[in-house]
Amino acid sequence: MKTICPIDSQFADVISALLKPPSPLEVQEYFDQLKSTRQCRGLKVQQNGEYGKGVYADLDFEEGDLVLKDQMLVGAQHSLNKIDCLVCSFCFRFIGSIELQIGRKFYLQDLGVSTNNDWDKQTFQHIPEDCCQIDSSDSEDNSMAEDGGNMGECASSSSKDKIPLPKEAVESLMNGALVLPNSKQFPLPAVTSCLGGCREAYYCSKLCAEADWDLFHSLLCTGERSKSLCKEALSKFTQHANETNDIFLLAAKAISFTILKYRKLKAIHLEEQGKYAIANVLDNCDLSLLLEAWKPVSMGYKRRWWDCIALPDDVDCHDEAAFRMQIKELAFTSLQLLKAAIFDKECESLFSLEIYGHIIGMFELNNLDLVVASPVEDYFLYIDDLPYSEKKEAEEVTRPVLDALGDDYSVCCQGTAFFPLQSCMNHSCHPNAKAFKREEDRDGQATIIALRPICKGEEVTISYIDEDLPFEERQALLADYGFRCRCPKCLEEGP
Ligand SMILES: C[S@@+](CC[C@H](N)C(=O)[O-])C[C@H]1O[C@@H](n2cnc3c(N)ncnc32)[C@H](O)[C@@H]1O
Repeated sequence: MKTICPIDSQFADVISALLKPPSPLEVQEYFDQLKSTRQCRGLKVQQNGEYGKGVYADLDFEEGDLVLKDQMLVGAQHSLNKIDCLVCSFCFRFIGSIELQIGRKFYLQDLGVSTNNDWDKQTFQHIPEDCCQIDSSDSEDNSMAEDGGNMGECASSSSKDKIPLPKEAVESLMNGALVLPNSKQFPLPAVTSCLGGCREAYYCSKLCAEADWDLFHSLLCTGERSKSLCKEALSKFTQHANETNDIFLLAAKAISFTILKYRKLKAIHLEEQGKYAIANVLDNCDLSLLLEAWKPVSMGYKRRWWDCIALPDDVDCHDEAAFRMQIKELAFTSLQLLKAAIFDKECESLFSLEIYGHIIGMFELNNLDLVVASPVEDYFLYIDDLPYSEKKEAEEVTRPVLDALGDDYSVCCQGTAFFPLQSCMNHSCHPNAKAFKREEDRDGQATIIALRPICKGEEVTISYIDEDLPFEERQALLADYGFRCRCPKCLEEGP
């Protein structure tokens, strides 16, 4: 495949240093340190001869035990899901109030966002600030599937026979004038605005707003305090990602994270060296600092996106080369838009197509579905369960709202995320653990639970697919991850 990105050849040495697989010792040290920051007892990450890294039990687990709660390195809510759920842009907790969640969704639907797929940030900038109850004060697909748990079902009309709420009712829900019965039993954190002044990212607390700003958002914000080179270019990049593949948004976060970390490390380094060194090192990339900043990404298993993506059913195998070239060109277009928005001379190698392709490939091969259950669903289930007379009284107010929502009352927060420790877990069609959100897991962290007793020393495996599917279908789905499964179940069922 021909080269289309000049940075690939200009920075070939730096790129190969960035993409060099970490040594077993580096892996061990990195994950030992990471484990100390997670709810994770008795696990170790080890190089597994056949499949790269794997996660092993370091003590015995019982069925149902929590094996791991992993924080994401990067994650994003799916674009269209942003209409349904207002969540913290950093930890993905639902925010605002039950009324705001519902009112905002109707408001955006009225603007035609979901009906004509006409998604863009402008739509969100039209939300009147006083309708949003914004508290800016100091107050507090190819992804592996995550089970959301069984949230039950609530009687509601189907999407087809939704009865729209009057405009005034929508406004009252948004500005707090209409308080739904018993909604106070489902309190949500107040909405905190973005530190950069954009009206696209919202948070559950100042802590999350600051963490997001420091790690990613200061470069990717379109507000007046953004550190991006060109906000217009940033908007174009986001629009392109929303229209093509929102995994590009995650790749932008990974690059932004590395640049910001590099700048911090460089500032510390310069301070340590003393002022006289500044003239010599300014604008020169310090490779050891770049490698340090890149380390969290370097640890993920990765291949180039256009090489590892499985050939879709509707593409003839004779057209495979053309298909892969198309994917590569799509990534290049996205990368050029990102480069115009957040380019950094010292980190130029990060804007090579080779690096961009590997970051996207890493997400394709490792990401887990991001799922957070909706408090709006909980609220309507609660009303449904009230004693008859209380329920009847409450439903005089809630029934029109539920009728307007239709089946949409239960939409949960959905997205995709890369979890450093969970992503080291290999697949089995007879897994001993699974990603499963319990009642108390109300944010974007990944929760891994033991499906059966796991003995010390045993590998912890999850299933990347529905393991109850027939053998051939399982293998076809696993082709997306670049391997044929040879677990005991597949060896028994295979030809
Ligand atoms: C999510 S990562 C798992 C961790 C990975 N082994 C590593 O080194 O980081 C997924 C990749 O691991 C490998 N893998 C996972 N389970 C496997 C299995 N049962 N058989 C063969 N390869 C597997 C495949 O290369 C797959 O694309």
